This record gives sequence, C-alpha cells and structure tokens, in this order.
Amino acid sequence: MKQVRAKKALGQHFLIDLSIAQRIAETVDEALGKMPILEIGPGMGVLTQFFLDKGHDLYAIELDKESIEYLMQHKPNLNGRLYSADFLKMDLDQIFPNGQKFALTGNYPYNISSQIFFKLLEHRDQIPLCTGMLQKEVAQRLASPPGNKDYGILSVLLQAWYDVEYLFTVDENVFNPPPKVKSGVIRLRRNDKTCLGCDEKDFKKVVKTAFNLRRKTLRNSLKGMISPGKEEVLSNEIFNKRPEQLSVEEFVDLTNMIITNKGTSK
Ligand SMILES: C[S@@+](CC[C@H](N)C(=O)[O-])C[C@H]1O[C@@H](n2cnc3c(N)ncnc32)[C@H](O)[C@@H]1O
Repeated sequence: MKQVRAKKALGQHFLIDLSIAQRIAETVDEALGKMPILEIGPGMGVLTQFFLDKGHDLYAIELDKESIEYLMQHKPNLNGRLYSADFLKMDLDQIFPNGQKFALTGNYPYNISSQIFFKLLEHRDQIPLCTGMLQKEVAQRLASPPGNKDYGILSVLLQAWYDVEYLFTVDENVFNPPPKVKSGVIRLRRNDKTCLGCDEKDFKKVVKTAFNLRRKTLRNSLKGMISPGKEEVLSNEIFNKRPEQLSVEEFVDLTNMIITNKGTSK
C-alpha cells in the first residue's frame, strides 16, 4: 500500500527520522511497569513500531481513515487495539474501564494540542504519565515556571496536578511535510496531590479570568469575582501582582481569599 497522503486539516506531519521517533518512544519507559500505553494519532506508525518492538501493551486512536487502513495492513499487531475515532470525543472508559491506569503519548496533532491537555486534566487520576511532541512554543508554555512570559492558563492548571518537564527540541526537517514551526518533547508525571486546597471550579475560574486580562493587575482583573462582604481582601499585596507572577500555591491562596476568604492552601 502506498504512503498516507498528509492532510493539513488533521495536523499530519509524519516523522521520518527514526532516531527521533526512538527518543520519543523512550520517554514513556521509565516507571511504566505493566501500565498500558495509549498513543494518539499513530499515522503510519513510526512511533508505534518502537512501542510494539519493546513489547508494550499498546492501544492507539487515529482519526484518519487512510491511516487506519495503512496501519491495519502494516501493523497487524495493533489489531483489536486500534480505534478509528476522534480522541477528543472518544469515551476512554471503552478502552480502559473501571479507572484502569494508562500512559498517554504521541506525536500530537498540533492543531488540537491544548484540547488534548484539557482532556488529560479531566482524566488525571487515570493517567499518571503523559509524554509526547507538540509545537515547541506550546511545549515550553506547559513546562514554564512562574515569572516567565510563556506561563499561562494551561501551565498553572497542569502544574497543579503534574510535574512538567521540557525534554528536547526537534527541528522541522525530520517531518514530511515539514511543519512551519519547531517542535518540543515533554513529559508530565502526576504529582501525589489528591486535593487542591480550594474549590477546583473556583480555582479554574480565577486562573482563567486572571490570564484573560493578563496585562492588568489582579486587583483590576479579579475585583468582579470577590464574594460580597470580602472587598477588604483587595488591600492585600498579592493583588498588586500580575497573573504570570503567581505560583500554583498562590493561585490556590488567592482563590480561597476571594471566594471563601480563608487565605491558606491546606
Ligand atoms: C503530527 S501527526 C503524527 C503521525 C505519526 N504519529 C508520526 O509521528 O509520524 C498527528 C496524527 O494525529 C492524527 N489525528 C489528528 N486529529 C486527531 C484526533 N482528533 N484524534 C486522533 N487522531 C488524530 C492525524 O491523523 C495524524 O496521524
């Protein structure tokens, strides 16, 4: 069968450098134990082959029908474990029922990478390890510490539950067709947090509101969210800051301060 024709709308840039594919495949090895792996977007299976060669318990979800046909023909070991579906819409319980844990990986379709990471957050107690490649700037943003211009909504939300590492950069010329941007490989390990220390919905609302007005001080961006009767908290120094200056713990404190006025992250 001929090669799959790359479709821009599906973010298809196929890896052609086997040494890079091997390095990405190795990012999931550590501490995996017997945990199965779910690969998003196997395409023509260049990463997939490394996982299969290592004897990993591998599952894959691919949206492109042409890639599915290719994989069925060329990667028969995936039979029964290859899902022709949209990762964003797929009910992951169908593959991993009863909260079974798995690792997530892939050379992700860059056009939906933020949505993939929001879905990861929804399933965080089932996914202790997530690795993969995405647009370099996005990868840097997810791993960015506070105080950096890249630090944003997804950095805070992911770092609340995961330790995020930027591993290495990948050049455009190792793909066919080459993307217009460089790529970055990251690894996220679930931390041991079971409880955030504040209401999760309120936390997300505070983080999103603050970053949506990131040029303003927190006093200006968040004043509309202060619970009635709690307005005096606005004199706290933290409200002189801008959102990119706050650590996850400070966002937790801030949420407690303005919504419940507790001011501590227990
Ligand atoms: C950047 S390509 C990577 C392909 C292959 N893993 C490689 O490294 O050569 C992204 C892959 O994700 C697939 N894809 C795009 N959107 C998807 C979605 N919503 N769910 C599952 N797969 C998707 C594309 O069809 C494509 O095969």
